Amino acid sequence: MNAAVQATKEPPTKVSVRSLDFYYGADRSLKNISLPLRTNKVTAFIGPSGCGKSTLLRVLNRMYDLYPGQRAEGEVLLDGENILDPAIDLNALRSRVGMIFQKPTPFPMSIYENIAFGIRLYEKLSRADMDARVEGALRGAALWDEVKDKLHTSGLGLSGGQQQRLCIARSVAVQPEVILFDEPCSALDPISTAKVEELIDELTHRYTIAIVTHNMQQAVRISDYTAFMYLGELVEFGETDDVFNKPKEKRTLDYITGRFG
Ligand SMILES: Nc1ncnc2c1ncn2[C@@H]1O[C@H](COP(=O)(O)OP(=O)(O)OP(=O)(O)O)[C@@H](O)[C@H]1O
Repeated sequence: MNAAVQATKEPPTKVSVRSLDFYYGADRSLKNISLPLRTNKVTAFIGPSGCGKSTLLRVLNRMYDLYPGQRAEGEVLLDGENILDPAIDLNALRSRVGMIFQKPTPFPMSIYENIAFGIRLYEKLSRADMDARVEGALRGAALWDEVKDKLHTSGLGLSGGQQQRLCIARSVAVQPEVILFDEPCSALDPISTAKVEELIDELTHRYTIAIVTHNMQQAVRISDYTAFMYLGELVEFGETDDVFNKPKEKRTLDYITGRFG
């Protein structure tokens, strides 16, 4: 299809997963997955436990590389460049593709340092520039007003929901292009969940987002596109409204209506 015609139909693609297989040792946990992550859109990965959602997310910033015996085959193109290429600079990749985990994981250091630490890995900033960047990241994560008077106290002293927003601030601070969320609200109460969801909605103006969630309502509320996975395969991918209101596959219908999973 002519690129100009395509552009009028769909937003551009930031990440293109092509024929991806993933192995834990000899076990193939992802089978021939192909899907796009559209630029500045939220894509939700849903499916029953063990279907490969987290595995797929962990491929998108080569997180699996930290573990021996795990390997991916196929292509994952970030702005057209294959990030599965062994020659790729992993530090640079992870500064472009940030990740937020299920449990908040602040470092055992001050709120300020939680953010400054990551920035220092990539850039040398003056004190004033660092202060501004830390403030900007905390504002970007809707946390500034709650912590501005205690920046030098421990990040571990914050509530679970605040800690999760601190982790989001830490990710945003290094100015990524893509942010991956692995069930970011599963350890949070409903009010903190609502704040994180609002934040994801805000972040989508600037970042391309992928989120793993078990919560169907959450997928409907916050995502533009949904990928339904089952037993390591991608069963259905499309606009979230379509996947939830008129799924093409019976397995998708059964899952979203609670008949299995
Ligand atoms: N470290 C590992 N070593 C071996 N197999 C693994 C490992 N992590 C995951 N798997 C297997 O890979 C498959 C996909 O797991 P994954 O965690 O990606 O699923 P998921 O859809 O995210 O599940 P959940 O919703 O329960 O988090 C499962 O069969 C799982 O047992």
